[in-house]
Amino acid sequence: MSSQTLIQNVVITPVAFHDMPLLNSVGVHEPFALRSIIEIILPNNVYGLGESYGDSAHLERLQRAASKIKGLAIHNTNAIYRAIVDSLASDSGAGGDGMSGMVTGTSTADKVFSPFEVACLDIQGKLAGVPVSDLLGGRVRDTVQYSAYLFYKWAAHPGEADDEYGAALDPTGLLKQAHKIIDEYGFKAIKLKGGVYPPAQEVEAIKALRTEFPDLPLRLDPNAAWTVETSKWVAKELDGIVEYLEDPAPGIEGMAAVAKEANMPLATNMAVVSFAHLPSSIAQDAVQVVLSDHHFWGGLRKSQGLAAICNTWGMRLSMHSNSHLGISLAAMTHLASATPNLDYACDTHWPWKRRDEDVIVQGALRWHEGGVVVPTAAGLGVELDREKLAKLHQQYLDCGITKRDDTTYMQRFHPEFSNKLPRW
Ligand SMILES: O=C([O-])C(=O)C[C@H](O)[C@@H](O)C(=O)[O-]
Ligand SMILES: [Mg+2]
Repeated sequence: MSSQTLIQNVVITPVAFHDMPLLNSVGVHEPFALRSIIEIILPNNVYGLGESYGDSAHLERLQRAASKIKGLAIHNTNAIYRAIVDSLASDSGAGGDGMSGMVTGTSTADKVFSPFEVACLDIQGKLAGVPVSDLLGGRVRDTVQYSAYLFYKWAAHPGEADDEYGAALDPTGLLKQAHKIIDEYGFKAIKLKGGVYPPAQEVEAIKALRTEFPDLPLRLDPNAAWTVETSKWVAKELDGIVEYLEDPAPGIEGMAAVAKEANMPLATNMAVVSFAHLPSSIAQDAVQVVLSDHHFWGGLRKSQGLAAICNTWGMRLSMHSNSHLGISLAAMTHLASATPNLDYACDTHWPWKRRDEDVIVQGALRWHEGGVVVPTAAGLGVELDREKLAKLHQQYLDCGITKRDDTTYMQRFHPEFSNKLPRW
């Protein structure tokens, strides 16, 4: 093994980028979203990139892991995983991870390992002169489709001028938002983030979207805001209208009870979020679509392991996202391009960030008719823009947010708000 492929240094930079006041079942997005940018550096200065959550507890774990993987070979991700598990030996897994309590029960080791694995694959691709999709088996599609991810939202963060999307608090506002996003990106599927208003209002919104966009597949995701009974009612109302219903009720048992009566597939990024959840979910046929997310399923290769399990057990695959930057979008795109059964349009929060706010050199990721063209340059195909990285790091230091907390931010303006779920 060449000493040139041993990890010499790891740099983790927390960054913050502007986010819009998007509503969900636990509150509202704060003015800034946090991320961590991971660089793994070899002795010859070749570097690989990863991106992950930016909450302080997660950052601390990333730093601890980073100190344990120096000197390991970038091709030996099994050894890197073991070192990371060791670094977490006395860690209870407590503290925020960047999902504001919406996604719980993920594997801490898989979350911490993920950006390091992506950075190793980026370097491996660079050294071999092939894109990451080739390391994952080769791309089966040249463009990865994403969905128009609609949110109920305020016109602006309190005290600020209206943002470019303005308010979406009813079907009219959502239709306007859908047109703007679809005109700009060409998306061919629509997801509505629900769990904000009483279910009948959200059903009405989906029906309005169906009338306005008769040919586009639709999805509704209330993030477990409904009881089993309410979920069954919604499932009847939206029978034949949505391609899947995402996390209507909490937990594997709740989803299983809804699935018994719902005619459409049920999807999840809440009930089944780690390998440990799969046996019981499969035994009960609780979910029919797993929303993979390499950030918490342990990286790109483990996500492909999940894909194989889904294939074996007759479940389909889609992809979940949180607010993210370009390194994550590149990784998501390579993964989906090389995973044949990840064939629903993937989720992305991309349209909600400012176009020019990123840490990568612009131009590497190209949107085309609702999808991202899979980069063919070596590695992930994206490079760091160090000036922008420094700017977003300064923004992190200045913004005063160290942990995503949609609930507390909502309560600042609506003290009566409770994040207790299910709500209806
Ligand atoms: O599909 C999902 O559940 C999500 O995308 C979770 C996210 O945290 C979303 O609800 C958000 O950003 O508000
Ligand atoms: Mg979801």
